[in-house]
Amino acid sequence: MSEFKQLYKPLLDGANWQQPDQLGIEGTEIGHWLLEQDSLSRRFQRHCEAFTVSLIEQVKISHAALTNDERALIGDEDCLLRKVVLQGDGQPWVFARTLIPISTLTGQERDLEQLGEMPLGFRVFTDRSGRRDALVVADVGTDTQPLWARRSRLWINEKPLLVAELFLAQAPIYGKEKQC
Ligand SMILES: C=C(O[C@@H]1C=C(C(=O)O)C=C[C@H]1O)C(=O)O
Repeated sequence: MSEFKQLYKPLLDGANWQQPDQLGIEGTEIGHWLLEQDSLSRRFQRHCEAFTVSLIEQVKISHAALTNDERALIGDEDCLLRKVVLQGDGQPWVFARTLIPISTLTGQERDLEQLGEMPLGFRVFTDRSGRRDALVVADVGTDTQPLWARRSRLWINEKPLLVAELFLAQAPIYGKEKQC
């Protein structure tokens, strides 16, 4: 799994995030996936027999490592950095990198540190307070391989976290399967 980190982290780090309406994806199949406001994990679950999360890395990082953009969205704070690969029937579908400010890991949300291979989306979107905003998307594809990424802020009990997701080549968003 460490190859995912090496291969895909640079794509997320270098992504040119844009407002969805700047990319003309609204109303397209890709847009239908990238603009999903509810849990992506739940949606993926409907597209496979076995939906799994592999935890690649979870470490605390200093606020000094955040970009200005990230600071503006979740505050200038030390964070828990969680990296996972979401898989459908054993195929890698999404590489995700989540920043959880330490002040979000308080009260009931202390358990976010112990999620392990439980999908973050299940935890956030089963809470009545769970919601998503600040969604931006990036086209990180090449001439031969379309690849899309998105970044959004999640809120739980009015506490933020920031999720960046890279949709890998085998993800159902690229139209190899019927949508639902
Ligand atoms: C944010 C969601 O959770 C998914 C699960 C993640 C995890 O377990 O770390 C990370 C990103 C998401 O793609 C979601 O389901 O919408």
